[in-house]
Amino acid sequence: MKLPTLKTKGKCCQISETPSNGLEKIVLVGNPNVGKSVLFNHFSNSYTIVSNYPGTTVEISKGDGTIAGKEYEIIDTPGMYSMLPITEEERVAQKYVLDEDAHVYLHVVDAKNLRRMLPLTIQLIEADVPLILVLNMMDEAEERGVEIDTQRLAQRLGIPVVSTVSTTGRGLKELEETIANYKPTQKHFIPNYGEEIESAIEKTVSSLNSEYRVAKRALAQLLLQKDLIAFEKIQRKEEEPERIGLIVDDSQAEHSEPLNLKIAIKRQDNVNEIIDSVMTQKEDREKAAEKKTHENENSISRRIDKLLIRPITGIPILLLILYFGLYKFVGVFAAGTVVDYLEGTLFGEQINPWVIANFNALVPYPVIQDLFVGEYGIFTQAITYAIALIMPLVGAFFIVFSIIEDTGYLPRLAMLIDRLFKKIGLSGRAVIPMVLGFGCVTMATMVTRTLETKRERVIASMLLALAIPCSAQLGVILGVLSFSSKALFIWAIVVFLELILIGFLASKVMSGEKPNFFVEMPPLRLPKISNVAIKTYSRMQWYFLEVLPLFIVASVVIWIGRLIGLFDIAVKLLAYPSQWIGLPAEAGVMFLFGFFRRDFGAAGLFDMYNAGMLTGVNIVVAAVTLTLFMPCIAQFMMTVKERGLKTAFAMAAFIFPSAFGVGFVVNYLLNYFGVIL
Ligand SMILES: Nc1nc2c(ncn2[C@@H]2O[C@H](COP(=O)(O)OP(=O)(O)OP(=O)(O)O)[C@@H](O)[C@H]2O)c(=O)[nH]1
Ligand SMILES: [Mg+2]
Repeated sequence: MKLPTLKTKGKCCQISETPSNGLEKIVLVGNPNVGKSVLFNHFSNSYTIVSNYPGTTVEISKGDGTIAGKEYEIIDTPGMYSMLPITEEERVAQKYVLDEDAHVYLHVVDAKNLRRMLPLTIQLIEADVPLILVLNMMDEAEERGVEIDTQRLAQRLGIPVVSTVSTTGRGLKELEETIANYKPTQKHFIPNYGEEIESAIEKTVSSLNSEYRVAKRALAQLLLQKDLIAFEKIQRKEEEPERIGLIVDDSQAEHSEPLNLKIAIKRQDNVNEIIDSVMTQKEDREKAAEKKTHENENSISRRIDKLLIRPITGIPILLLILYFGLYKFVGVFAAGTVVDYLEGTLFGEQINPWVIANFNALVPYPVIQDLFVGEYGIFTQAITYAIALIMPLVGAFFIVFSIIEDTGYLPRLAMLIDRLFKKIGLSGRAVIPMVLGFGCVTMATMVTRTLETKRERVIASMLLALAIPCSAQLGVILGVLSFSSKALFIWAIVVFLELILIGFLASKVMSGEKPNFFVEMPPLRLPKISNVAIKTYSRMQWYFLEVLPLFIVASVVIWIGRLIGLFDIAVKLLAYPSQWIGLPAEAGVMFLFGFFRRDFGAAGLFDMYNAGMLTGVNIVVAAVTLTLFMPCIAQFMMTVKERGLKTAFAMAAFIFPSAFGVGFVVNYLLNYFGVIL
């Protein structure tokens, strides 16, 4: 067998090397969207985002927490479907199981889908990690008439089992006690994979000479399924990977089906047998009536699902959500009413004049005055933009976004646009990172690791950098363009067409596997106000901490640039492409801001628009050009981290000229057809 080589260019699979604080660890693992992060937030002093779609968590989160009087380090991992990972974030979780020493692992499962979740429990048991099974979402299981004999299940598996409803706190006391009193037991369930596979496992186990943290039986299964990390592990221990490779090849040769499929089927047989002995569906009359009500509910939610997924109804619904959620709430209400008041009245007429007057009186040096309260000053520009302009827009956007996330709409949207996405080299799976991009493109670039193929990851990162405006920028642009629905429409169509065109070309140019698409449909849930509030708050805080320093740095850089004359040169140089796309020379400043962050540039656009320096056509052209810029320095760094330096620079080299190119074409066409906005 040709030994697989592990490419670790992206930092996906590295566990952060933060020195451990010496506390015993509790690690949450399990399928995506089962409530791991809700439990993490309950147990630890940190917060991580909770949403109703699979793949919310893509990185390890850590926090400390006290359980039954003892302090532990609590660790949340990204969801994984099996110990044999497919996507990068699953790999992050797999590494954590293979490498960490923990007091206990909590395998969190969705109780209503136990049959699908238990195979991972069995794999964890076989890996011999200290384990507690948490049957979460018991409320939804009960609603569906599912009854689970937890005691019997615990007996069968040989590990503690606790049932919980993590969102209401039910069962969490018992879970805490179980964690505190946890002692590893010897008598675990051992699945039977049938003679042939068992003998292959045995042969592989006996050829492993070193000691490993996980049981050799589990490692052998990963090797038989040609898992890269497992091979890397044995290579590090100086085993004889070639010999093991031969055993794997021999075992595979004896089977007509791939070994991983065979193993998965056999494991499921074991699970089915256990489930049949511990799970019942309520059947008496009262319960039958209950079930009927539930079926009705089910058929209603199925009908809603169909409405959301079929293009003929799904697209109008999507447009309605965009119209009310984005245009009306973020564009008209937040960017219009709220920003007008904050920037125009509160900061413009009251706070800033007061600060400027007092600062100038206190510090009589024009150079220093310029740095803090001048035209591009730290207070008058950086802080004013961040608080009065960007914050209300980001806040409004995150409220809408958190509500959409919590309902479970995103996986439905993924189904709706899967077909369109296939044309641009992506699958419906990429909908989630692309939609997240409207929140923050930097964060979304990281989420592209949930995509299965490298080709898809590169195309998605590219399109994110190119054509998806983040919340702040979208807010400002919606605010500027809401003067005319025609202008907004032209902007949206141009950006959308550019996205489709570049995606289409990239998918033709880049070779690679075509992605498969399946998505798990979580039930539609009513968003919880508390969750929406805390999510919006934590995202705004995160955002604010990221943009404010950058805006301040930009003010300082511009100040230095003005002192040494570089600023004027840059503005003069940028005046050329600005004029080239029909804008006044002053617009060069806005593009200069745009290099720091697109939203900083968009804020500059907002100011020019308010000052009446631009025509309707100018505004559309400027908005299109800015949208097609690289989003911000943070996003660029993230692309370097996830996709590598070369890819990131190649993207930037393409994006900046193409942004001005498209601006040129739009300006030309609008003038040619004599469009007046
Ligand atoms: N009804 C009900 N909903 C729950 C329960 N636990 C979690 N949820 C909801 O399930 C969804 C997923 O929760 P998360 O904590 O984000 O799930 P996760 O396992 O961290 O998911 P990933 O990060 O995608 O792997 C959210 O909408 C939660 O509010 C529960 O016990 N009952
Ligand atoms: Mg999570």
